[in-house]
Amino acid sequence: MDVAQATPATPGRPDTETVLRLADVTVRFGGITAVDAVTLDVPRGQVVGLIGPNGAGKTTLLDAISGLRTPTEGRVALDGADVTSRSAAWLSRHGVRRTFQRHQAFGWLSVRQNVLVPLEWRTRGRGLLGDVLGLPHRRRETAALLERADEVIELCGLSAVRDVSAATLPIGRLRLLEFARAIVDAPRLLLLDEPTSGLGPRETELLREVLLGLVERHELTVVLVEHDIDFVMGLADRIVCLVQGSVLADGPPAEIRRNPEVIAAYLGS
Ligand SMILES: Nc1ncnc2c1ncn2[C@@H]1O[C@H](COP(=O)(O)OP(=O)(O)OP(=O)(O)O)[C@@H](O)[C@H]1O
Repeated sequence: MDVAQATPATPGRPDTETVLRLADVTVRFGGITAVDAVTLDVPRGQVVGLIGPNGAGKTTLLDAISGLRTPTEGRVALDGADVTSRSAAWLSRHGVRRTFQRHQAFGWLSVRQNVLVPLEWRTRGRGLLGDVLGLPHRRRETAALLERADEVIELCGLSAVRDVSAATLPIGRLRLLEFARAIVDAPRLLLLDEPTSGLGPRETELLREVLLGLVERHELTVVLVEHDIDFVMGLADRIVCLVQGSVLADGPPAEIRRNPEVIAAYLGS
């Protein structure tokens, strides 16, 4: 599906513009500095793989970008606007979408209803989900959005379980559902936290293909935290290695794989 065509994230902006800018972002938990003065620019259409050992600060950095945590110091800018103190809800409404290490699907809703949630949120007050749930006279005006939801469901290999309650799905399908929900309304910035965790080999391959397809069409700007090194190296344009909250290395995947400091701190021989 052409997500960008359906709802352009940032109409009229050239591909080279910086979507995300982190300037000296620091997050402390009491005496622990989880993220230590991280400075990073992510241009539109780029996939940045964020790697590093357990406890390096990767998830905390995603939290700071997505508004779940306000940085102790430093600034976060989205398309040039300072969003450092914006809430997660505000950022989500403005196109920053996030998946989590633990899935966040609504168990009592079907797969389709889950995918419709962001569209409902976006069309605030129009009652899209209510239409789907039981108000037939309003269904016609929501047909395009339903079609978009179904396209994404198909893209993510979930058509067979479209009307199944999310609570009954195995973990791999739940992760794919969360991913479907994150991409359904053309995110301006997509933050993925260990998206292959819980996926079987076929599901991992499906996710890789879907992401590659979206990325190749320049539909997504992504920050991807991932421990599956082959997955992240195969997808990312650029790898940033965090160690103890700081950027140890930042460069193309092939260069990072050979970097002796990254090998010593994380990749191993
Ligand atoms: N809510 C919190 N309160 C206190 N310390 C925290 C909190 N969240 C994270 N930390 C600490 O911050 C540091 C960074 O944690 P974070 O989860 O961001 O690392 P990570 O790189 O995502 O690790 P992993 O790969 O294991 O998910 C760790 O030392 C962690 O214990």
